[in-house]
Amino acid sequence: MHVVVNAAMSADGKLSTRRREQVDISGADDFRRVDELRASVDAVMVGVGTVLADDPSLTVDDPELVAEREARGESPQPARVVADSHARTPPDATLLDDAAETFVLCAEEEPPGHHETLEDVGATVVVAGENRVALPEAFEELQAHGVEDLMVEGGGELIFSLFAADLVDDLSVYVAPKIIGGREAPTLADGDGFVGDFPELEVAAVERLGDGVLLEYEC
Ligand SMILES: NC(=O)c1ccc[n+]([C@@H]2O[C@H](COP(=O)([O-])OP(=O)(O)OC[C@H]3O[C@@H](n4cnc5c(N)ncnc54)[C@H](O)[C@@H]3O)[C@@H](O)[C@H]2O)c1
Ligand SMILES: Nc1nc(=O)c(N)c(NC[C@H](O)[C@H](O)[C@H](O)COP(=O)(O)O)[nH]1
Repeated sequence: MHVVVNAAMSADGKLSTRRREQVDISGADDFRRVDELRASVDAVMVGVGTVLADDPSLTVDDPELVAEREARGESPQPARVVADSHARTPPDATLLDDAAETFVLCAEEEPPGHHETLEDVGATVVVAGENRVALPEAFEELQAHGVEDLMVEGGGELIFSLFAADLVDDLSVYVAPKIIGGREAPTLADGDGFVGDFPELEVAAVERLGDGVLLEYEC
């Protein structure tokens, strides 16, 4: 499976405010790039922290991009994936609607009945790991469901875990010309953090995009 992490961050590395409110960091040009990237993959993934904060749809907006997917014999929309150890995704979450297939990655330990609740609203529950989703195992299951190209949008907890598991192939980051600040604000990679043996990236491209800069890395 090919995994690309895509995010937008402020010049000081924040993915949103200390209140975890959704804030437009991308400009119009980068939102367009994100829509095109979503249209090019088999599935788009976030952590449940993003679901609870933003209630994202994770769908392709541009009808022409949707039509191009169908012309290629693909589903109109990429699938959606949520890393959600304890099945906290609200049953009425937007990304559980019927716009696209949705996989919810859960751990074995979860409140009884939550898997069924999610399955009742059409989600495919993938169980991997005991207390936290075992990403390598969960990704193998996603591959078995036909996911070969996966885009991960965040947030910082999930992105760190992917690097810690050496599961990231490419990273693209749009850097906006603004400062958000806040010692508690989410950053591109949160979690426990590395204290050595840091993942080394190779700069693949640097380009001006709108008012900001797009950085692309091979991992
Ligand atoms: N600017 C951007 O590009 C962007 C993109 C996505 C999210 N965000 C922002 O990030 C914030 C949410 O990020 P976050 O870090 O709080 O949450 P997150 O979206 O990274 O979700 C983390 C949660 O996912 C679950 N999880 C299950 N298995 C996991 C695993 N193996 N590794 C890690 N997590 C696992 C855990 O419950 C964990 O708390 C929101 O404010 C959102 O707006 C910004
Ligand atoms: N690329 C990007 N730029 C941003 O400025 C921003 N705030 C996000 N945040 C990513 C997160 O996944 C959002 O919640 C969805 O991008 C919401 O958008 P949709 O409803 O999915 O279209 N992502």
